[in-house]
Amino acid sequence: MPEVPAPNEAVDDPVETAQQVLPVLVDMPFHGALDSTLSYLGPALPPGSLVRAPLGHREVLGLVWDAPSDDLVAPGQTLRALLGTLDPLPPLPLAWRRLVRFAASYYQRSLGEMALSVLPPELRKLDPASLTRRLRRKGGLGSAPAPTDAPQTAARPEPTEDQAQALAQLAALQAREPGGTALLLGVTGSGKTEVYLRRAEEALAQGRQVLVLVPEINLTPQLEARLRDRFPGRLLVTQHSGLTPAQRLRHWLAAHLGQADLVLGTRMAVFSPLPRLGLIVVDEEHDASYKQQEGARYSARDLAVYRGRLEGVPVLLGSATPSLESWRHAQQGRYALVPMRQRVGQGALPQVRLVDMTQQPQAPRGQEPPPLAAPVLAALRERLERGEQSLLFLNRRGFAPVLHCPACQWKSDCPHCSAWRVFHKLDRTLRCHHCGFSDRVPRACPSCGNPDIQPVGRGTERLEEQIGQWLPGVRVARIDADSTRLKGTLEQQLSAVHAGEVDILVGTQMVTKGHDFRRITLVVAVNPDGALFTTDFRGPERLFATLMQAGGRAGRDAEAAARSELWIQTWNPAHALFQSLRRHDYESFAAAQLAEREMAGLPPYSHLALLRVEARTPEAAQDFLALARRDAMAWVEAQAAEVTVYPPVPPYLARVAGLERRQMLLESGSRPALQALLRDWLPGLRGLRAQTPGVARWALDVDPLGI
Ligand SMILES: Nc1ncnc2c1ncn2[C@@H]1O[C@H](COP(=O)(O)OP(=O)(O)OP(=O)(O)O)[C@@H](O)[C@H]1O
Ligand SMILES: [Zn+2]
Repeated sequence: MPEVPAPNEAVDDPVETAQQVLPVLVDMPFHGALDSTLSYLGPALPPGSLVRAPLGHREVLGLVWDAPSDDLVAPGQTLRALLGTLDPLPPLPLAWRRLVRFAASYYQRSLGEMALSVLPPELRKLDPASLTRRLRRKGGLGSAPAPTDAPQTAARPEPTEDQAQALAQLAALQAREPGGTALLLGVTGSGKTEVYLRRAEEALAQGRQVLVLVPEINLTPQLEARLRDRFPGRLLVTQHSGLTPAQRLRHWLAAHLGQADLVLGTRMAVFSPLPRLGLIVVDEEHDASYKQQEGARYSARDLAVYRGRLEGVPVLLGSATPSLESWRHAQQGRYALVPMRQRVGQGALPQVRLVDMTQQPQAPRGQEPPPLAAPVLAALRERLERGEQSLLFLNRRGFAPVLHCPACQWKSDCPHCSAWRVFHKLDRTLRCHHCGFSDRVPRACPSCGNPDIQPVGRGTERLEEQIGQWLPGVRVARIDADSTRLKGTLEQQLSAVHAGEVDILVGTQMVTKGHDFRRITLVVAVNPDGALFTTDFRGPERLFATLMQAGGRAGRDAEAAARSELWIQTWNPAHALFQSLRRHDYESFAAAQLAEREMAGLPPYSHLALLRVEARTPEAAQDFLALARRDAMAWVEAQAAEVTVYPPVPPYLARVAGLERRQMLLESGSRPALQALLRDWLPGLRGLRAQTPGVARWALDVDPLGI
């Protein structure tokens, strides 16, 4: 275990050292040209050093940057002196700075914003003295368990044939191309985690650090437990938004100082400085959570691949349903494809059964059809009799998505958004899931006074209630963003499921991810059709991944695998997506999707950037984008570049929280051409905003996920 570097006593040294001009980054989003630094006077400090700098009347955290070639001081400019240096800390390494530089330029943010926004916020509060105290404090790593002296590895299972083959392939790849990326295509329950663990073990044995990225850490506490179990003598720290600022800083310091052996985190963790990095794992690489949706909109998966190449460290992307981007890279040989097609213990994948809802008996006039078709109910009863568990997947929380008055046609719309407010029966509220606006459910129709207003459609709350009515005595648990709002409740509910205290689990997408449920033999997708027909071209890709993942929760115990089933209630049973799903055939689905994308010139066959704007009026939003489009088209013409600048359109939700939204898509077959346009075009957009005062904010999203 490397020692904590001794605090640099020079901080307190009263002897003046020669002052130098230093280029320093501070957190200023739109400061002049995109990558300019500010110049300060200070002691000779290497790039990557953290400093305290005066900025206007404030004192801020700054980062000494690599000196640009041109002069740092304009003629006649007087420089301010730095206020202190955090030099008990080693400078952020070159590899980290190069990663940040790439991310800033690729995602079109200022260097200062990019660099400072990925550091733990708590660093901003530290002066050199308190930092030194923190580093000296024994056991200063808080919630992280102290590592023992002798690193050890707990008992581990013999690899299956698939795992052994995958491991051999990965070792060969690493020998051939140390910074290469491998795509581990493993069906659900094939034991991908075991492959991660074995690879991690190898890197740790060589004295290296391991970075493991997961989409959402709180949803899958199991992976953290498995890592801790397997490597009891190693220090594992986490990086995610659920940590307190102090914890996040402690964990970050442990990574940066080389004390932590394993860093497990969400997308932000891709920026952890790791002096001994030896392996990067990205679990469920297709998951949309890897894309940051505000500020610097980076893709942690894509940055992980870049970082691996940069640092000569292998990157392992794992999924049962890879993103089509990664899949195409694998097809082209840019990523090594490592398949695992068998479940552990030769367990079968669940049998997929399509329930044709058009063939179900009609509900009596004026009544809503029951949420579950008769054969599905029968399958549920069968599980109950056998003492097995079932999972009902419905991706809609609340009781009903809308309340409706049959007399005057009033609907529970949100006054601030172009959306309905959802009826939550438990706390009797109407809640907008977009802006949060919420109030009590009215006793009668607010428009005509009719006391008989009715819920339309069904969310998880209502499904839970109805299951209880149909199958009296059944033990139902519901897991969604509402039922798990309180800290610790998700863990409690999950352990109740694992302990067999629940017969039927009702849940949103939250329960489809990564859980290793052992007693579930039936999964029902209650109403998945909506996602077939969204305006977003990635809708089918997401639905396929979600259903495969949901189905993957069934039959994980090899003994029960043969009778495990995934039932899908659909009005479109002939849809090609369901036909591929029936055969668990990701590859045929991917091939069909890629053919469609290629025809339509969509990613991964083209590259996209989306300019989004929010304004107080539709006209202001439109005007801003019209001006932006004019400038972009002028550039395209002048450069004779192959970039298409589409006309502005309203997104699916055109109004949120009282602001009008519009967006404009730029598309090109050439990534460099699109990047060149963005680089030249963006600075002008700041000026355009001054011309359109109704604009509240705008943002550029490179490689957008939802359009
Ligand atoms: N070599 C092995 N021998 C015995 N059991 C194993 C082996 N490898 C994995 N398992 C067990 O098989 C189960 C499934 O493994 P794991 O959770 O890693 O699958 P996965 O591929 O990550 O699945 P998913 O994509 O559904 O999350 C786990 O309970 C794990 O402990
Ligand atoms: Zn709203």
